[in-house]
Parts: sequence; C-alpha cells; structure tokens
Amino acid sequence: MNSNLQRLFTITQKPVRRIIGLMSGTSLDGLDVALCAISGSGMETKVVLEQFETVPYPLEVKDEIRKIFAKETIAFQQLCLLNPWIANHHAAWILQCLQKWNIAPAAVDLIASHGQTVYHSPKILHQQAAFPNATLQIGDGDHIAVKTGIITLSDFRQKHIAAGGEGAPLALYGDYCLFSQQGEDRIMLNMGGIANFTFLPGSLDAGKVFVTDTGPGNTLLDAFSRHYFGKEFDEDAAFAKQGTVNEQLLAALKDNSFFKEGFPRTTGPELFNREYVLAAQSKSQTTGLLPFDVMATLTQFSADTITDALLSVLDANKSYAVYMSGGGAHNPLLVELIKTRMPHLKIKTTAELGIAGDAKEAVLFAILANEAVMGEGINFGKPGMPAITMGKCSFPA
Ligand SMILES: Nc1ncnc2c1ncn2[C@@H]1O[C@H](COP(=O)(O)OP(=O)(O)OP(=O)(O)O)[C@@H](O)[C@H]1O
Ligand SMILES: CC(=O)N[C@H]1[C@@H]2OC[C@@H](O2)[C@@H](O)[C@@H]1O[C@H](C)C(=O)O
Repeated sequence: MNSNLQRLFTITQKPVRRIIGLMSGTSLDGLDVALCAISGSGMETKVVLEQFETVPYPLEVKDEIRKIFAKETIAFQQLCLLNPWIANHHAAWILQCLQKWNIAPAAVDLIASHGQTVYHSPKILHQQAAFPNATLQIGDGDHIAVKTGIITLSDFRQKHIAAGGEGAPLALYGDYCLFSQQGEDRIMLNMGGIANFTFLPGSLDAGKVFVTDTGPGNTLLDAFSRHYFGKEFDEDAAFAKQGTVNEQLLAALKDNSFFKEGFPRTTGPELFNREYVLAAQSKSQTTGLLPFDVMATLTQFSADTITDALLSVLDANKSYAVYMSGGGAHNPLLVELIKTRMPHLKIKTTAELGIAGDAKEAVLFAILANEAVMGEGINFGKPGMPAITMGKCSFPA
C-alpha cells in the first residue's frame, strides 16, 4: 500500500483524532484555527476544543483578496497568484499557532481547510439556466499539506454542488452531529458576514433538519463602517446606536427576489454589497441619509431578515432554544433587535454548549474532515442537503 494511504488508514484506526479546523469567512477578518480532539463519527461524534485562535488578516492580505473578492470582473493573474499565496499564509499561521501551543505538527492528524471564498454564485444569483450552482474557495490544500507536513482535506463545497446542493451552508452536517439534543428543538444561528441557521429537531429526526442562509449578517455593516468611518467594523454597534432606522430605505433593502426564494437558499457579498445599498437608497430617495441612520437601518435590515426567515419556518406554538455564534453575536444592537422580534425564544450562545461562538465554524470544518475519513454521509432526505461526505485529500509527500 502507498505510504500515504497507510498513514491515512492509521488515522482512521485511532480512537481520538487531532484535527485542525480552519475557517476564513466572508468578513476577511482573519483565519480561525481550531485544534480539536475528535472521537467517533456521525451522531456519536465527540469534540474537545483544545486550542483556538483567530489570526487576524494583515491589511496587505485583505487588500490583495479584495482585488478579486466577490467581483464579477477581475485580473485573472491575481486569482492565479492568490491560490498558492493564501495557502502559504494559512500554512505559516498554522505552524505559528502550533509553536505557540507547544504542539508538534506530527501530533496533528489532519487539517480541514475551508479556503478563502472569493466568489459564490448559486443559480438564484447568476440566473443562467445553462450553468450549475457554483462557488470558488482558494488557498489550495496541496500547498498547506506540503508546507505543514500534515494531511490536509480541503475544498469541501464542490462535492456538495456536484450532489445537488448550492455548496453552502455546510454547517448542518456538523451542527447535527455535535449539537442535536433529544427533547430540545434547537436553532444554531451563525451571524458572520452572511447569516445562516440550522434547525435541529429535539426528535433527532435527520429528515426534519433544516438549514439556510438568511441574508446579510455583518457584511453591509462592515462595508459602510469602512466607507463612512474608515473602521473595519461597527464595534459594539457604536455607530448604528447613534442613528435612527429609516423605514423607506429599510423597505427598499428588503425588496429583492432573494427573500422570496425557497429554502435552502445561499448568498454572499456578490449580492449584498455597497452597490446593493446605494441602489436601495436611490430607489427610496434616501441618498442624503446621515451615516449613523444608514448604519441603524442596515442593522435593522440584518435583524429583520434573520428573524423573518426564522419565524417563517418555526411553529409559533412551540418553544425553541436559539444558540448564536459568529461575530454578529458580539454586536449588542443586532442581538437586541433579534430578541425584540422573537421574545418567545430562548436566546443563548454556543459557548453554553462548550464551543465558543467565534470558534464554531472552524470546529464544524474539523467535523467535516472527520466525517470524510470516518463517516458514511448523513441522510437528511432533502434537496439541497445531500447525504455525502466532503473534502479533497492532499498528502504532504
Ligand atoms: N464587538 C463587535 N461589535 C460588532 N460587530 C462585531 C464585533 N466583533 C465582531 N463583529 C463582527 O463580526 C465580523 C466577523 O464575524 P465572523 O468572523 O463570524 O465572520 P466570517 O466567518 O468572516 O463570515 P461568514 O460566516 O459569513 O463566512 C466582523 O467583521 C464584525 O462585523
Ligand atoms: C460560499 C461561502 O463561503 N459561504 C459561507 C458564508 O458564510 C456564512 C454563509 O455564507 C454560509 O453559507 C457559508 O459558510 C458556512 C460555514 C456554511 O457553509 O455553513
């Protein structure tokens, strides 16, 4: 047997696998690195989050990614150059984290690398009948494997598309394995650049599990914080709290076919960007609105579209526990607005389930890698949520 396959086989025989989950999302705030000790698979999965760190993207890295990020027209060379360049950065940051944690690379079994999404284009966005759902994550796994010496699983989203999904959200696989709880109907609400949620039935019935993106989380807030105030994000909603919601602009923001699509639906900054807001301002004749009022309205827009999506699928007579994660869970105004619109739901954070909200998505990719080597593919029995395992394998040698 090829020694790489032998090494992989040995990993599958271990009672506990050490897997590094990596997530660098649409906010471009940094690389989340989660060192997980994982046993079992599927519903028997157990995770201990041994270490976690967000390595902030240096400005230079953000600037290089923004040259192509979510843009319809780009310099092709830039895309080509960034593919290994991002991977090399990610590999270097993993090695730095391991050194800081005093853990040898040889003590890590696998890396699960999400990569950097540079374009996400489901059919509902590109609307070209002849073309499939499409998404592109770069930072190739081969470079990470060779630079770290650790077997790397990457590019998880392509198989999801091949099997009938939109390539996202993938959160439901890990959410179902890790956070399902007999007797409690749960909502796992992640508010990153884009917001999404997974419904986990207290019956544990995979056929009732449900996932979707809801629309913007922080992406518009970040874009306008940068535009108006030169700040990467609206820390603690300091800007939005000083403004007043403009109802005309809010209505224009909500007037988009994305919000009428069936679930599951996915999106990204390809749709929800500065131009989207400027078009809504022009339509609602609010171009002269003060920056604080725009920030307040955008925060309300995120809160309303998150709660609209939730309320449209939840049974008004049942009680649910909502577990928040992602950077938006740190935005006090966003959280307050969500609570106000859903006073009957118990709103908590995933920290109460043992996984800090900032680490959750990186942990979920570690679970996907564990499923790739140990799992059988969970059958959710729904279009857009295929029963597959995902991830391509890169060997260091
Ligand atoms: N204290 C805070 N106040 C307000 N917003 C915050 C705070 N801390 C973080 N955020 C927001 O969270 C964002 C980062 O969130 P996160 O890392 O979950 O996004 P992401 O993983 O890049 O996105 P996605 O999940 O869509 O891929 C920041 O860009 C910022 O908008
Ligand atoms: C294409 C892409 O990178 N999508 C991300 C993004 O960030 C949040 C939301 O949009 C979600 O659909 C997805 O990430 C999470 C981890 C997911 O797949 O579940």
